[in-house]
Amino acid sequence: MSAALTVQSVTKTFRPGEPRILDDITLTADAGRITTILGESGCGKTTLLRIVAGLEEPSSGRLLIADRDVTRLAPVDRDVAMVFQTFGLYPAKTVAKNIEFPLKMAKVAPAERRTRAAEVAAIMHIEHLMNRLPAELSGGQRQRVGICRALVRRPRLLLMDEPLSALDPKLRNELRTEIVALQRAIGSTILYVTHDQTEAMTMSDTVVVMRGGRIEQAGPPDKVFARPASTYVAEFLGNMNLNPAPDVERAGGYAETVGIRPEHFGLAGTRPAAEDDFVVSGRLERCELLGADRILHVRAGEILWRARVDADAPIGDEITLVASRDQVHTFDTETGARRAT
Ligand SMILES: Nc1ncnc2c1ncn2[C@@H]1O[C@H](COP(=O)(O)OP(=O)(O)OP(=O)(O)O)[C@@H](O)[C@H]1O
Repeated sequence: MSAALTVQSVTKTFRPGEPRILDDITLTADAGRITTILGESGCGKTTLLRIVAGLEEPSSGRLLIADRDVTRLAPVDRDVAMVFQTFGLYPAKTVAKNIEFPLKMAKVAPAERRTRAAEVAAIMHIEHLMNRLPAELSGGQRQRVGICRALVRRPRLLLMDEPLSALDPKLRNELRTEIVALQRAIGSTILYVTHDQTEAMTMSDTVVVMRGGRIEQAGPPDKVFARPASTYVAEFLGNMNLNPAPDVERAGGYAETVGIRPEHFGLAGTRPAAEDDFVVSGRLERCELLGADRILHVRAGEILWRARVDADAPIGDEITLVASRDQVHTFDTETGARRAT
């Protein structure tokens, strides 16, 4: 697969002597795919996106867009478009004129501008709003217009910085699906920044987990979820019980941490058992109803385990939880790094 974007050893320091905001970032975004940068607030996601867009200079490192070195090129010469969290529409222009604007700047003939604007508007379900002004739209509709405007020029690379974070959960859900549909229809490459793990899981072909200016792990979301490289990733993408491994107690503390996702636990006796199953027993301390299922909080001495099951039990009951061995992860307690398994 060809890379639409290659980031090579990019670092960024805003002020001399201060720590690096980005520390040796290397990644590729595959052509025609969605690559998501996932990380907590302040980890450097937006700075990285702004460097790719050319709005910020890297302190060192290189950027290639479709194998062309763009490190020193102005934003307009990079063939990228960007969608921000806030909408940034022209208030005095209709939806149609807003969407057509980048094509007008590129001197595309009026008839073709209209056809192409109508095309993207149809995919984003806003064709009936073409004659309205931005002030006459809801937040979700405005963001749809913003996305159409960014994509209408068919940029080689579309950068999206938390485009859905200002919207309510239901709209976010809808727009997630529509962005993926639009991307598949147009075939653009998207670099998408978010701190929302659901967005990263559902939309990306590749997810890049950032932490404190560094890449913690990158790969297809299902692979990262199934084999998190560290305790940090394990907890950031989904949930995971992280407890001292019971059988490797050493002088001076526990060398290993064992990780099991709550949904990978079952109640003993409700599933076929295997000899090497991971088994813990404890007292039911709390039961959280989620809807279809529950989180049981089971205490074994100092240690608390959470299990996501569709069963109920009285508080105080003795519960035995079982997980199959291939769902048990081990990490180095000190560094948090995954042990080779
Ligand atoms: N122009 C700047 N000058 C100095 N420091 C900056 C500048 N821009 C960003 N920073 C710092 O760089 C760090 C990373 O910021 P950045 O906006 O890239 O993080 P982020 O992961 O996108 O966070 P958020 O999700 O909150 O937007 C922060 O500590 C921020 O204060």
